[in-house]
Amino acid sequence: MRIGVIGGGAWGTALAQVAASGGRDVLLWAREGEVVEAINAGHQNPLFLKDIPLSPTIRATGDLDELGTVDAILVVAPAQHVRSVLAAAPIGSTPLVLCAKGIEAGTRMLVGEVAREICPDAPIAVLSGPTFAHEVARGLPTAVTLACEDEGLRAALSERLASPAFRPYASSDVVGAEIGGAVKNVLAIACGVVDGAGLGQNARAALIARGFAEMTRFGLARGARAETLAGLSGLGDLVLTCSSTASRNFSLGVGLGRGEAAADLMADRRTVAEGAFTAPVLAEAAREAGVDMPVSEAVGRLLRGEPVGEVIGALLARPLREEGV
Ligand SMILES: NC(=O)c1ccc[n+]([C@@H]2O[C@H](COP(=O)([O-])OP(=O)(O)OC[C@H]3O[C@@H](n4cnc5c(N)ncnc54)[C@H](O)[C@@H]3O)[C@@H](O)[C@H]2O)c1
Ligand SMILES: O=P(O)(O)OC[C@H](O)CO
Repeated sequence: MRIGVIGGGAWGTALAQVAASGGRDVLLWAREGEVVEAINAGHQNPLFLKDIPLSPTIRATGDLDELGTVDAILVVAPAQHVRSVLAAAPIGSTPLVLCAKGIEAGTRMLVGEVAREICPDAPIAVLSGPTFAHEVARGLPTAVTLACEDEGLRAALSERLASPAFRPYASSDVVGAEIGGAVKNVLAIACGVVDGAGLGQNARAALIARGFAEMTRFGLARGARAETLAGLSGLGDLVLTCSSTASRNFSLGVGLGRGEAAADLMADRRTVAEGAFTAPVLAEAAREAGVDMPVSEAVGRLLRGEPVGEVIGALLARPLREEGV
């Protein structure tokens, strides 16, 4: 199975490295000419994944048409750009493995729904989980959820991508795998706010637990299975990104918690903090589904520029309630 990758950011590059293990050929499409050149000439990606030597069997291209020759494509563009890159690529019936974590603004579609609309003949899988790109690219042990309704394709993709350091766990719950990854980014911002505002470790643990309850409420309302949300792509990724400044979403939250303006924190950034785009559309989708998501709503208010003290105060002043989902 010859693998192509759409997206030469940190995660696309790390996944190309995974797919190239054992010296297999991989074709990676990158938007930036300097990334294409650096990968082909020097086997590195200094823009998005500095100081990590890449496999020489990864070849980069700036021409999406070249992906017409591969057997499966890992789609690793940011969620808000998946529609435009898929529309421009020669997908046909080539299987797509969706690796972006987010919900499309405007349409409120999960990335899988976008892919089905643009590429109706392509089988869809989702790869998601606790995966800092720089660790994966260095070959440190990592486990992910690989979700696909087609059992045969799921097995073939798992086998193709697996190595002792990269363990896909198979699932048929595509929606569940997507929702965990999209919602955890918003909750990671919230945990960063706790850190930046100096609210302590108890508050962070409370946010992870209550955030997981709201991820579960939303997921169940959208047809996800509870065990998927409690697995690698949900709780696993939530724990990772709510605990580390290596998370771009957590780091954005730290700035918000210190009272810095969202616009300043987002200005001129080359890398993506998906939660900032997902938070407003998640709040809309939750309201539409009749699901209460107070933590995600609070993140949306902070991103709109409301004062951090007021937003935290309102969250803590909510009526007491029973525990549970
Ligand atoms: N970095 C990680 O550790 C990691 C791990 C798992 C999942 N992800 C997810 O992977 C996706 C990609 O993130 P990343 O970390 O690889 O990106 P990145 O932050 O490293 O780089 C930004 C990417 O956005 C692309 N981009 C910017 N504008 C674009 C446009 N108009 N059209 C198409 N592409 C555009 C750039 O080319 C680049 O590939 C995100 O959904 C992210 O949540 C990231
Ligand atoms: O840096 P973040 O916050 O985008 O997180 C990266 C991955 O999603 C972690 O699994």
